[in-house]
Amino acid sequence: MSALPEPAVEPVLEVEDLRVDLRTPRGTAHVVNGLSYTVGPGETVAVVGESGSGKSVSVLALMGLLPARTATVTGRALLRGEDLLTMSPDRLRQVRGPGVGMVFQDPMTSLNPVLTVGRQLTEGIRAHGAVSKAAARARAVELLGEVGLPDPDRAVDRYPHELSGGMRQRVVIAIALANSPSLLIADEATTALDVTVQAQILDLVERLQADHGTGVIWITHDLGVVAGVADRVLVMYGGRCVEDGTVDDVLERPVHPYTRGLLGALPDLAADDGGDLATIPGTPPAPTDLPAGCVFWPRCPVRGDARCETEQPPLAVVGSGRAGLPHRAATWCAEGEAS
Ligand SMILES: Nc1ncnc2c1ncn2[C@@H]1O[C@H](COP(=O)(O)OP(=O)(O)OP(=O)(O)O)[C@@H](O)[C@H]1O
Repeated sequence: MSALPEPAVEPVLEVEDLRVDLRTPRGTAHVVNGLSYTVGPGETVAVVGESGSGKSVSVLALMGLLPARTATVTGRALLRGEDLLTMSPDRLRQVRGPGVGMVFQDPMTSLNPVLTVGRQLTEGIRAHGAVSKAAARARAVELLGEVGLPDPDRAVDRYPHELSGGMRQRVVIAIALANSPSLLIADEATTALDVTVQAQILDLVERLQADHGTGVIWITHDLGVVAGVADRVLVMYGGRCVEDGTVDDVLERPVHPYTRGLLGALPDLAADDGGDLATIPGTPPAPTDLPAGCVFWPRCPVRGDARCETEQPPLAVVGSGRAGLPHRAATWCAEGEAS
């Protein structure tokens, strides 16, 4: 791997050689295979890639949310210098909430069905600071208004099943943002929301980033969201980062044949909906049976190098990028022109 310039400020999150193996009836699934990246203060890193490329597992691993009996996680994941992967379960519980906010696609996995929305919000607010009950409730109502929930004064006393799916998701987002976390992990967080509400949430997250320097990992299939919110993009395939760089570099000057395939049917990014990633012929590799060599070669339309099938290409700098941030790709067959 080529040497990278020293980052100017200390990252919020520094992931180094993250690997996740899952024990399955069909053998060991190598789901994340040496992922390294950083998220700076106030920075948004979008993680894209087809279904099954390891995006969700890679963030669940960071937060200790994979089943301990079947998952083996190695590497380092420093949250403001403290390694999440070696933290005690107690410390990790303390860190979630004030340190890391998480929003997953299905709000019911995060909400407690037997507690009111207000109770769930105020518990989070009060657990991490000396706040009176009344002040926490007022803050909860304010947050619900900020995420665009109609009638927040009344919504605060409702149970999750009394709300629509989109409203529940906004409650989860409010909980994740309640303590102004250092890091926000959003996994298809706004996919189910309509465009207006989505825009409102994206604005809210941007404000949080400006005010508190929150770093954001945004996992999405929606290129409109990537183009709209990301500073940098990380493209995953077969549990590896195959290309990363600034949003302009990756979306406008992709060099990896996989990224170029994903963006193949690139719609007009200025259009409101942005569109989803394109479909590439063939199927992704099974994590129990990853190919030798370049992880993409069985589906690659290029295969232009003798090493493709035998030697794994390193993630190497392919251009310095317009913003001076490196543009990297792991391929023997770089195409197009990097910046
Ligand atoms: N608990 C588990 N046990 C075994 N395999 C799993 C488990 N969770 C995920 N996997 C496998 O790990 C791989 C990566 O899954 P992951 O959910 O991280 O993909 P993803 O990129 O987030 O996909 P999507 O975009 O569909 O959410 C898949 O092959 C999936 O089947």
